[in-house]
Amino acid sequence: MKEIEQVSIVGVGLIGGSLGLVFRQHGIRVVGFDKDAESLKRAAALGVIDEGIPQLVKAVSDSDVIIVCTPVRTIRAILEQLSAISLKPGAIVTDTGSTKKELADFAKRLRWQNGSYIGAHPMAGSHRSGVEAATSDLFENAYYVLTPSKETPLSTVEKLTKLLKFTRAKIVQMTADEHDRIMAAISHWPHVLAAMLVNQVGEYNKRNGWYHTLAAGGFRDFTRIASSDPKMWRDITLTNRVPILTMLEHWQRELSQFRHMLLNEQEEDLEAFFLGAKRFRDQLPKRARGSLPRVYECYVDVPDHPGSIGKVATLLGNKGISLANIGILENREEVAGVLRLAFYKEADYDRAVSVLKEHGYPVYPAERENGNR
Ligand SMILES: NC(=O)C1=CN([C@@H]2O[C@H](COP(=O)(O)OP(=O)(O)OC[C@H]3O[C@@H](n4cnc5c(N)ncnc54)[C@H](O)[C@@H]3O)[C@@H](O)[C@H]2O)C=CC1
Ligand SMILES: O=C(O)C(=O)Cc1ccc(O)cc1
Repeated sequence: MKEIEQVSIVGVGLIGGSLGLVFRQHGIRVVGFDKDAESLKRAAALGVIDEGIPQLVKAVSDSDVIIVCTPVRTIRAILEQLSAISLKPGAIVTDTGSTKKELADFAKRLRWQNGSYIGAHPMAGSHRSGVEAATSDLFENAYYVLTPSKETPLSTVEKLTKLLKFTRAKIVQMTADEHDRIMAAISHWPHVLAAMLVNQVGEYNKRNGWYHTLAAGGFRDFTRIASSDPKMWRDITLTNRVPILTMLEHWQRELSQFRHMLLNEQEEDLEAFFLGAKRFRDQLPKRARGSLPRVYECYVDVPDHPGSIGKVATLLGNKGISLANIGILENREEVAGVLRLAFYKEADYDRAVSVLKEHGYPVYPAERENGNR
């Protein structure tokens, strides 16, 4: 008999759905629960779960591992409910929440009937949400952080690690405290900054529409994450307040230093400031996968008339080539129309390029760090 025969996913959205796909591919039965009946139906229809059960108790009581994948502040309430249920002996309860310390403290105070809790966070995702965005390779090569407490039995960590290895993520461990401090710096604060900048430009745009029209390149790269789910980010910031406030204070110091350099036209200091940032940025590990999903991108010139995008999408769809994204590139005035196509799989990218070329479309690879070779 297999050690893990059944997994329950509570909250079958982007992350829960992606985990469901992975486990099903490895012959593990996946039961889903979601407060939204429609999401549960769609998850079953998409083959993300084997069965959707609309009662929490029934959905979890026969499972070896229960993974709570709802928004962070909802995880608390669900852990509380799970702690009162007579789970399968030895069952492991884990979650995918982006913040860990508050949950760890909360879970410690609960009186678990049976089963043990261990916090975890897959460091992969996207600004998209919902089960339709789920993919089985979302976690490949990303970090999956486990935050066991001192009381977590080693056997629990080992059993969960064994299961999560199916995601092909790199499983690492740290304390919930350390996790939240690091996430504040590399994930939560950047989301706040992106949202602030977009809101600032949005205000200017109310008086002058050129801001919107010309916003491309660096602005789009820097602010992509501002398109993430607002409720999710409300919960993340509220559950990691102290480390985020620390970031804010440090940032205020950075801002006043920069202000000083600029006001005083300190050429050399300004250059050193940008050089320091460039050096650190250039040394970041090139992500095969990470918190940004890997995409293979290319540009396609298309005639500038209605229906051009549809034609390209249909052409690829008819060949069974899956697109991750398709969009019009603005501010490329030298060409009639340019589409940016993104693919999650290299094989889809390669096939798309040759199909499009066969049909006479000029195609250019996008030289992007986040994917293309
Ligand atoms: N989106 C991302 O890139 C990442 C998200 N996370 C974390 O994973 C969790 C899930 O995020 P996503 O999958 O992106 O969200 P999502 O919005 O795609 O899915 C959440 C699902 O939970 C369901 N849900 C909400 N409240 C519920 C409740 N009380 N009971 C049962 N189901 C409920 C929703 O109906 C939805 O189907 C969050 O805690 C998030 O912080 C972690 C890593 C990456
Ligand atoms: O889209 C992105 O770049 C993200 O930042 C995705 C993400 C969101 C939340 C997490 O806890 C981890 C990763």
